Amino acid sequence: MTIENELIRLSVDDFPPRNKPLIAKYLRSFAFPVLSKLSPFNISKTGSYLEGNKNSILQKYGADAEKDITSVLTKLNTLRKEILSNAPFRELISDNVDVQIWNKLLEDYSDEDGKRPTWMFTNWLYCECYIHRRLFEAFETSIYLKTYDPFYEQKMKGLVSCEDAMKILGQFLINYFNKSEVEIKNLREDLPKIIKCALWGNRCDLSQTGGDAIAQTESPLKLVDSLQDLMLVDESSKAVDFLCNSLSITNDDKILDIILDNAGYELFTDLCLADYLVTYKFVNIVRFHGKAIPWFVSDVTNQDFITTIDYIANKSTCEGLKELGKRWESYMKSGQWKFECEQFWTLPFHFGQIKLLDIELYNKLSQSLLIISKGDLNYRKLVGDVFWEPTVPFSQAVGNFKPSKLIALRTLKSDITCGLPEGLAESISKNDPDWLKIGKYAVIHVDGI
Ligand SMILES: O=P(O)(O)OC[C@H]1O[C@](O)(CO)[C@@H](O)[C@@H]1O
Repeated sequence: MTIENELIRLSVDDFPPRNKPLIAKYLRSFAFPVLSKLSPFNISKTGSYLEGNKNSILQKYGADAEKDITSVLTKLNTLRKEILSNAPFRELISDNVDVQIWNKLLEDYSDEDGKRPTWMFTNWLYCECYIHRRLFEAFETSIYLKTYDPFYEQKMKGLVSCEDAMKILGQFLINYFNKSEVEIKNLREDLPKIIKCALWGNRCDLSQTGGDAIAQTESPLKLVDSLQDLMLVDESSKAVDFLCNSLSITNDDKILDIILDNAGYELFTDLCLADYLVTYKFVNIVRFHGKAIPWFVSDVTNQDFITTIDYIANKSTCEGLKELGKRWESYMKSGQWKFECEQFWTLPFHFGQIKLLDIELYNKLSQSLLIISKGDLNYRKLVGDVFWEPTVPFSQAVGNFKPSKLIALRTLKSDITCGLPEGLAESISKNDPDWLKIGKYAVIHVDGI
């Protein structure tokens, strides 16, 4: 029996039970193919990338780094095998500050006899986060490649490959920003478009393609109109009303927190939205929350954030984009924009646990006028990674994560849904069986607004 068949043998040919956190053992849940196919594929691709870049790595770090490359490849291979044979989880072994938390959690998940959990039968959110944490461990336990991000180059390639779309959105914004006066009715009309550009930016996610760039070539603004029918829930008008009302608040500490997702084109659209909101004084301060370690292939790290702004400001081929990038550089310099990467975002917990596990972060988010959560994984974490009945209201699914007003911008790439009108899930799935998994559909949900 091949090891992949071993996972099929252990699986249950059914959908996962409703209103419970996902587990990969259910063959008809998206978690099963992600565990058995996509994750091993992403791990192999990371190894191939490393092998393909051996010469440049040796040039940068010296000949001794070859041993590191070999040891990372062995660790990646081991991880892949562990997944495909449903081996028990092991403790993390690096000296990073988060290791204690991970190992304590593993202890909690183990049974009374100390028997460790396995991939097919454990909370899927934990499993998937553990995969990405182990990927990083392979690097951080080396000598020269401790901080090496094997996805960095692909993330930047993803950004550059979308330059045509970025030019259109960038030029639109620059023309806007250069007008001496903009009327509130124009803001009301255009803000939903900018929000939706950031929403659809979430389609460009390298974790689905093993790091291959997804080029975004169409006009993002036209795309927003043409994709409107694929929006299953669109509460953007509530978000816009709320933001327009905030214009009458004149204090200068109106904070927007954006819980970021992917680097590349998606980050560009997030920065555009933040610039729009700051320029017209909907908010004064923007805190971007990214990841402290490489995460789910394309999530934004500090390095991605800085090099993206630098690329737009200094290396892009269009004057409009450069002008935009210079504005972003000045926001960063003045402290009006901040990049933060709290540890919580790379732990395997859902957002309902922040209050209990990281009260400092919860209190920080409570200072916020508005929180924007981007993407599919953040959405899963928002709603507890629970396989809700699709009609369960979003605000109920979010549970006790209520530090402030919330907007979730998400294209659907996993089978977690909630807040859908009665019968919608059933009717789409009849004509479009993969509707939940390919980033084709989207939702904008709000909570507390
Ligand atoms: O980048 P996003 O939008 O968070 O999408 C990541 C999604 O991709 C997967 O990693 C694989 O499909 C999901 O598990 C995850 O929710």
